[in-house]
Amino acid sequence: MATSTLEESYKENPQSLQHILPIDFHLIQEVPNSHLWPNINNSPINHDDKSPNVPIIDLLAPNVVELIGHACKTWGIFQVVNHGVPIEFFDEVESQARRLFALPAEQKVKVVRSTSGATGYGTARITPFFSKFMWHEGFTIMDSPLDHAKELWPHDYQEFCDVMENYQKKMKALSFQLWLLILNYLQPSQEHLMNSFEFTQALQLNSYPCCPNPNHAVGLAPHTDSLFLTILHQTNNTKGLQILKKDQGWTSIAPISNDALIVNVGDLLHILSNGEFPSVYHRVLVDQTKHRVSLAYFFGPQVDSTIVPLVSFEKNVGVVVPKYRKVKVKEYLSLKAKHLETVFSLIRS
Ligand SMILES: C=C1C[C@]23C[C@@]1(O)CC[C@H]2[C@@]12CCC[C@@](C)(C(=O)O1)[C@H]2[C@@H]3C(=O)O
Ligand SMILES: O=C(O)CCC(=O)C(=O)O
Ligand SMILES: [Fe+2]
Repeated sequence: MATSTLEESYKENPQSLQHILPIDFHLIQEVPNSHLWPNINNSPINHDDKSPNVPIIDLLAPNVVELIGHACKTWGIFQVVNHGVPIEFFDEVESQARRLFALPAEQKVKVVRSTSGATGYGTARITPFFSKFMWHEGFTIMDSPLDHAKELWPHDYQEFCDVMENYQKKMKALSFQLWLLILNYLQPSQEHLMNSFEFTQALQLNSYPCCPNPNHAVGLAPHTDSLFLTILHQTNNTKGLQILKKDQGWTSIAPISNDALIVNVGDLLHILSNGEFPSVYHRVLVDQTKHRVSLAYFFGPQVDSTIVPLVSFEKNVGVVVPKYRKVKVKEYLSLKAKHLETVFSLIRS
């Protein structure tokens, strides 16, 4: 039986073009009303705030399984060092991403995500759920960006494709390594799980142009990521990412170095771990003078897979009941496309 793809699963929930097409940020001197957020919840933004103690994990540490398990449980997000991806890779992807976002709006529109599509240029998929637009433009790649790159640079598309494909390969290998460590923590005795999924991936290039009024604009509105894991690179040491931390409110996650990567738990890992690893609620703020670019790599199960909470035995607790019913990945994505914030309540068991 042929398996479906993320692309096919998005077709069932088309979006309107008005929610996909970003404005032309190059031309803007003042934030228009459509992008003006009255209340950002901690304005004025304090850019000098200290980063919280998000765990920093050395992937070569002997107790890496425990470290990752603990970080996923308590934070849902951590930074990794010694991940083996050379810093040049990030620089190359960043420079190709900046090359794309620097194109005039008339060019970028040529590769705009279609109303029923998954890849290409456009706003974040969560845009229709908010009454204001975000100070953001993105470009989503799933495997090869060849068709879009040819449209943008008919005589000079190869380098963009090579860099993006290579980066996805590196991130896939790293994600798989993290995935095995996570499974090892969750269910050390069930080795069959190691081979029980096929995977899907997406690379999202995010651009947050300089914003004339950063205290009343939002780069990415609060959300959780949907798949198992996201690996994020914040280029050029520019912060902007915040997580919502119980008792501390919105807290910035500053890059610790240009080759550190941020890993965060997504909804499908939340469900698989029966809520033991909560998916982290996060958002992005913007800056008046820095054009921030980030690279987000999403790793998850193939859309025909079924996710069942792993509850046979939970560490230190004993037998526990599943908090969520089993759900097919495509059903979950479809529910989230319609309900966003309330989706977990719809799959409670
Ligand atoms: C696989 C994916 C995750 C994502 C939707 C996408 O198809 C590609 C873009 C991703 C992104 C990036 C910005 C935030 C987010 C919620 C969105 O609207 O698009 C995530 C999606 C997600 O994790 O659900
Ligand atoms: O740009 C960032 O720091 C975060 C991006 C993000 O949350 C996403 O792409 O889902
Ligand atoms: Fe995200």
